[in-house]
Amino acid sequence: MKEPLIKCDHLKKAYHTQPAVEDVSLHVYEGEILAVVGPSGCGKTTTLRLIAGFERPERGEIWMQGRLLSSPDIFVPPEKRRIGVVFQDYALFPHLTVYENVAFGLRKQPHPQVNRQVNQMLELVGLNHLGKRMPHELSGGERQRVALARALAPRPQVLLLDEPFSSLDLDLRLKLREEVRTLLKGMGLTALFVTHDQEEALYMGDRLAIMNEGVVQQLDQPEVIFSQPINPFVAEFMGSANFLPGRVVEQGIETEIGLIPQQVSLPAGSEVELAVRADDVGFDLKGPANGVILSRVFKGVMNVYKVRLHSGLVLEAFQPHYRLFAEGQPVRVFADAGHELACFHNGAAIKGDERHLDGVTKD
Ligand SMILES: Nc1ncnc2c1ncn2[C@@H]1O[C@H](COP(=O)(O)OP(=O)(O)OP(=O)(O)O)[C@@H](O)[C@H]1O
Repeated sequence: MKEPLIKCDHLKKAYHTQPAVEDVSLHVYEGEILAVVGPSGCGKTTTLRLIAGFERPERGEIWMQGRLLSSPDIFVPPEKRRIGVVFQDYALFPHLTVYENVAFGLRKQPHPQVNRQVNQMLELVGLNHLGKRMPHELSGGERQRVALARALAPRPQVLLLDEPFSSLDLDLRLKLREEVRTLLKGMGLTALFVTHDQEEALYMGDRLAIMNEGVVQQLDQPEVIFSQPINPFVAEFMGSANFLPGRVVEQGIETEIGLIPQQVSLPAGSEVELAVRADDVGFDLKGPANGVILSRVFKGVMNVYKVRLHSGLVLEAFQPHYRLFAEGQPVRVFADAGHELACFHNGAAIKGDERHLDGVTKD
């Protein structure tokens, strides 16, 4: 089993008795990008600050390549960690040129080496022609590229990026994240990338750590998190618009939109909730209606409908751009997933590997 390059065990950090990080455990393998994602205030930045060494944990440990960096008793200072940071508000030194900013962390090295290294970094981020400019003479995207070059110049083993593109407009953000991912992968650098945007996390992360209220809720590959969320929070955060109540029966799960033939390791009669995304829900005019069209939003390639079931539950459903239904139209709503739906019982997932066909739970 491969050893992680970075390992955080049960980190806790409070500000003025208010916990920002409650219990964070995560690990990152060499060459991997771990995207840390969660809603505002869930403790993402604090986690990165603990790893960088800008904060000390009250509990827990941070290990890097088998070396203890942080614990309540041991503390390796940030400059001895070989960890680079690009924070959203990690301003460049305004009185230094682009070149001097990038050279800042290399002051202890001989001049020719610094020169070579800075030029190499500026070239890497495509800014070698702007070395003499001052930060205020740069665009937002160029400034973030300089911040990246500055963080990379001392050749860190790990790079921490905290919402590095959030102050940029959408076009530039998409362009820069592609550039940065390609660059990190090209260098084989290990990175933690913080964002509150699920889509950005799916794009950047080899694996994702989903955080809420100071705790890592789930850490896994994007596809696994998307299809097998561990709890309703993760399901909702990753885009499940609706939760559909159901009851376990012999043939599957009985719901208001019909029998969903998927079996779970729970006794018949157990109450469950199914996470249904808009692409899991279909409707037509072919059978007895169990719902009515509430609204339609045209999104170009598709229509996003809201349909209200007789119980009052509202589900979202995609339809192709050419399928137009009027508001108030009664429709037959059904599950149209083509895969097993994430299923929860008492707030916890009934996992795929616990699912079974014969009433016996797998070991
Ligand atoms: N220096 C500080 N002093 C006091 N409270 C703080 C400090 N830094 C963060 N907090 C609080 O700790 C909690 C976690 O903050 P943190 O910045 O780690 O969250 P986040 O997930 O990065 O949020 P965002 O996505 O909004 O940046 C928040 O409630 C925040 O208000």
